[in-house]
Amino acid sequence: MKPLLWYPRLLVPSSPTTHLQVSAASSVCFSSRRFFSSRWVDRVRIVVSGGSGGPGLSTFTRDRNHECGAPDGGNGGRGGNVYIESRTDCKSLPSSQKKFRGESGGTGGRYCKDGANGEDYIIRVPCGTLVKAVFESETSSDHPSRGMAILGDLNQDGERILVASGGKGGRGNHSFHNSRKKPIDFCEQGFEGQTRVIELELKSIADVGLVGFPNAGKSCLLRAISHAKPKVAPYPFTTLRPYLGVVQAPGGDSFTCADIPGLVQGAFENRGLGHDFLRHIERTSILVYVIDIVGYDDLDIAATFHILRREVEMYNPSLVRRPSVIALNKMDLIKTDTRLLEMCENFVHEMSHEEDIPIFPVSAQERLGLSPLLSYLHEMVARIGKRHRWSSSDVEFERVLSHLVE
Ligand SMILES: Nc1nc2c(ncn2[C@@H]2O[C@H](COP(=O)(O)OP(=O)(O)OP(=O)(O)O)[C@@H](O)[C@H]2O)c(=O)[nH]1
Ligand SMILES: [Mg+2]
Repeated sequence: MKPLLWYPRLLVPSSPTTHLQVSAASSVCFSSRRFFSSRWVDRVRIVVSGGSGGPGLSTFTRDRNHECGAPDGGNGGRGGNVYIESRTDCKSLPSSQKKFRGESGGTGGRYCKDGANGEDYIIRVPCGTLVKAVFESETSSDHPSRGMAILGDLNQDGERILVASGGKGGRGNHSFHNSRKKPIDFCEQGFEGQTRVIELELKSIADVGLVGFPNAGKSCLLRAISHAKPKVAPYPFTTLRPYLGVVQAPGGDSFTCADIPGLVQGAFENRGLGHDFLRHIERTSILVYVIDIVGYDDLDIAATFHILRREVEMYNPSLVRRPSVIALNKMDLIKTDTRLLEMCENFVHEMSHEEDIPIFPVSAQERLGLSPLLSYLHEMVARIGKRHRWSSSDVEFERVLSHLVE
């Protein structure tokens, strides 16, 4: 990868923490690999049902002397439970299958043998998944409203919670036998398993989120730094849902980066798909403001950045206090339009007086200037620690807190 020498005048870190921008960074080699499949989802509702209990059996012992002896029908087996288990090797919530059911218990057997228990069903989810039960509230029978209860927060590899119990097996006629009564020719059917609607939510969608107006080159940047393949096209709103990629650093470290759909002005008022897009930004630890150096919609670089920040701030003021960087994208265009370089320099100069936010000049298309950006992000991710994952409840708390402070 070429170093940044092709636009030397722009190597201006605005933060004291950005010292590693150019020096060591160009020697750092990042590789990446395909990570999430194209059907990646961050929130999903599923229906889980425990397996039905197996039916009991009604039979009688037979021998030479008795055609119909004592009752010996066994009980049915228990239905399988449904569990949700977090696994580090699982990268995505279930997206295609919506119903999960434990296996039904087996029928009771002769000679008082119980039927086999049904197999449990284990739904594997990534670590950092919040599991909620959706239920109908009973406040008004005419208009039942839906509520949610958190069942668990799965963070460790192998952690498991029971979300639907299997039904009990029916009793065979042996269980009803009583020496004082005459033999009973009766047995129970198995009981139905528990059925629930469950919502699974990935608490943090990524370590780093790419934020920007449409066409800024976010998807192009994600393609350049990972093996994720979001569509890149010269028209706005190419990306309509988040894409994730993994950027891998030497030493086995890696961090996840999300390409988020482009924001529109007024997104904080829920214009366009505003809140839906901003919701994704909320759950990343570091924000990268991707700015097209040509500007957006007749706005210059500074105005583009300030409007973008305002959108984010108006939605949730605490977001602008999160670690952020600016990626000035499409720097290759300065080769044909030198006026752009001047504009970038003015912006960097202006920002050095205003805000303490590092600025990285890059060209996602030509893959230039990416190492310093990635080095910096890697260091930030390591510093923040992967332990802090933003969940909806964290975000809500932060939002309330920021409104109280103001
Ligand atoms: N010259 C140049 N063009 C770029 C660069 N990065 C992206 N582009 C072009 O800009 C256009 C938009 O790129 P995308 O990556 O789709 O932009 P986006 O920000 O993901 O857009 P939305 O998904 O609509 O939000 C495409 O035609 C890209 O080829 C760059 O570094 N230099
Ligand atoms: Mg895109």
